Order: sequence, then C-alpha cells, then structure tokens
Amino acid sequence: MNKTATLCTSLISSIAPKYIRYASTGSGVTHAKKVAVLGASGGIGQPLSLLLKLSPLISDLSLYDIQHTKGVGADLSHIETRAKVKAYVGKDELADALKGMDLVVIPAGVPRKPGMTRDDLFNTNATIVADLVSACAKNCPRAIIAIIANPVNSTVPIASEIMKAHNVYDEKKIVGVTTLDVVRAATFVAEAKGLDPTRVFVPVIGGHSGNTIIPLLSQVSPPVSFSQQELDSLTTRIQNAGTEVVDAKAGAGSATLSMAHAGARFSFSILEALNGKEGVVECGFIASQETEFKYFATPLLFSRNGVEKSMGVGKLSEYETKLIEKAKKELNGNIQNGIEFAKQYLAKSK
Ligand SMILES: NC(=O)c1ccc[n+]([C@@H]2O[C@H](COP(=O)([O-])OP(=O)(O)OC[C@H]3O[C@@H](n4cnc5c(N)ncnc54)[C@H](O)[C@@H]3O)[C@@H](O)[C@H]2O)c1
Ligand SMILES: O=C(O)C[C@H](O)C(=O)O
Repeated sequence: MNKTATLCTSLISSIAPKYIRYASTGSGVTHAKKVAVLGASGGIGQPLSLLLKLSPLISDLSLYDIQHTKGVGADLSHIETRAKVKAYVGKDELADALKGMDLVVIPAGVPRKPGMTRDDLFNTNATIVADLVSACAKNCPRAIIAIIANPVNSTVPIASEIMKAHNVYDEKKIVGVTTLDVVRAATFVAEAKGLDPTRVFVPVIGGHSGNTIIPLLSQVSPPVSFSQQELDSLTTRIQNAGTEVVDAKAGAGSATLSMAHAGARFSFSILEALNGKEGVVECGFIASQETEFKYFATPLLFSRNGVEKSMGVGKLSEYETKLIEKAKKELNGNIQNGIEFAKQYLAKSK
C-alpha cells in the first residue's frame, strides 16, 4: 500500500468507530430501519435528524416539515454515513414521507415561551399531531410512533384515538417521549452525589409536565440515599427543568439540544429492540392497564413488536406515593382533554 492509502485507511479507522460508538449502543446491526422525523426543520428536528443520520441502525431517513426541509435534507445528505436522506416539504408530500417507515418521531409543534405551561400549547399542537397521526394511520399504520410534541400528556391520547378511529390502533406502538426527564434526573443526581452520569439510571414515571413528572429517587441505580432536603430539591429541579431552559432561552424556545439527544437515545433503543436485542428498557408514556390512569409513564421493555410490556412502578416510597396523589388531577385532566379533542377532531373530519 502506498503512503497516502495507508494514511487514508488509518484515518477512516480512527474516525469511524467514534461515530459508530455514539450511534449504536451495543448490538450488531442486522436490519437497518426506516425512520421519519416530522418537524425535521425545527429546533429539535434538525439536531435530532443529525444524530439519527450518524446511526448505522438507519437505512432511510425521511425528513418532513412544512418549511425548509429541502435545505436540511441537502445538508445532511452529504454526511458519509449509510442512512439515505430524503426531504419532503408541505402536506402534499407527507404521504410519501411516511410510506414504509418503521419508526416515526414527531417533534412538530410550537414550543413554550416564558410564563407558559405545556398545556398552553394544546390549541396549536393538538391539531398538528392529529393531522400528522392521521397521515401515519393511512400510510404507515404499523410504524412505531414516538411523540415529542407537547403537551405529551394530551398528544399521546390524541394519537391513540386517531389510530383507533382508523382501525389500526396498536397500544404497543404509540409512545410519548419522556426520555429527557430521565436524562435530566440522571444528570442532577450524578451532580449531587459525585457520580458518573453515564452510569446513573433514575426511573421517571407519571406524565411529562410539572407535578406529573415523578422521579423515583428511591429506585436510583446504583443505589444512593438522599436526605429529605435533597429529595425535595432534586424532585423540584427535575419537575421544573423544562422551565429552567425556557426561562434561560428567554423567548427563543425550549429545550432542543438535550431533547435531540434524548430523542436519539430513545429512537436507537427502539431500533435495537426492533432488530431483536433483548432487555431494552426506556421510560415512556403509554396507554396504561396497570395504574388508575388511562395513560402513564413507566419503564418499558421494548421488543420487535414495540412496547413488549410495562415494567411497572416498583416499590414506591411514601414520598413518591404522595407525589402521584398530587399529580392525579392534572394528569387525568390532560388525558381527558386529549380524548375530548380527538372526538371533536374526528367528528369534524367525517
Ligand atoms: N417531550 C419532550 O420532552 C419535549 C422536549 C422539548 C420540546 N418538546 C416539544 O417539542 C415541540 C417542538 O419543539 P421545537 O423547539 O423543535 O420547536 P420549533 O418551533 O423549533 O420546531 C417545530 C417545527 O415543527 C414544524 N411544524 C409545525 N407544524 C407542522 C406540521 N403540521 N407538520 C410538520 N411540521 C410542522 C415547524 O415548521 C418547525 O420546523 C414543542 O411542542 C415542544 O414543546 C417536547
Ligand atoms: O419545557 C418544555 O416546554 C419543553 C419540554 O417539555 C421540556 O421538558 O424541556
């Protein structure tokens, strides 16, 4: 081999593992999958699409938005990874964006500004999610749908009702993405206890807004104990972390980069499970049989079918039981709003 060829070979072998290590969390790639990002030009959509483009788990990356997708797609398509990027813009191209997809990730919708709750986004985002999920029902009814758009406590029930109305509902395949709560909880606990954040897991249950975000600090892995003061301050910080970012961005939106990471982590876990990896667990907000709530986030075991089963909430401390009690009204109200909205939406679209 000549000098240039040797240099190129060693350069490739030093760069490639870095990408692959980031993008593939373990198993060998058997069948790369087709993934669509709806809302791909947004604050979350762009970095999320970048992270997905780096993954060898993905053969086709379909980018959809109502604006700017052609540019985002052209840009990402120059990256030397296997995923083929296609960009779709506007309603007329939505069906083509969805055909054949295994996983659809939805960060489309407006973000909060300081002073707003996630529920204040309902009026705009409920219709966006309902329209996008209706298109999924028609064009990729068997895909897993991962919903990032807020208010997650309502958009997941909306998506489920839409799929039911199209007779393609599979409760294993509609999940609200709460991974950012888990990511934050691990970061804050690691900071407080001087641990390596990449090795900390904190289950977060309930929903994805304020009081409904319930970190299980009695079930942290590796086990750690907390004073009452630490429990109070960590719980409050995890519940308000989204607002912390909204306030810091001062009108320029909400969490995008950490959410892109969380969305990519969640997507890679699903794709690995679809490829047959066993024991894949991530928290997510799904239709619930085991709790008194119609929808509830718990750690979920994923399989080739999507959500294989909920791992339940484990043994709760008295403190955590009280947090669930406090969340009841808001969570039930958010879920009911979603179901009611879907009924009206479906009646109008008949
Ligand atoms: N689940 C979570 O943990 C979490 C975390 C952060 C943000 N969010 C939510 O994610 C959503 C997006 O946040 P962002 O910061 O990316 O917002 P953004 O405004 O930067 O991007 C939203 C994108 O959605 C697109 N869009 C709007 N209507 C659409 C439609 N009908 N079809 C396709 N695309 C459409 C917009 O053109 C835009 O590109 C917000 O609702 C936000 O609250 C959720
Ligand atoms: O806080 C928000 O509005 C966005 C998101 O839900 C978050 O938790 O960061």
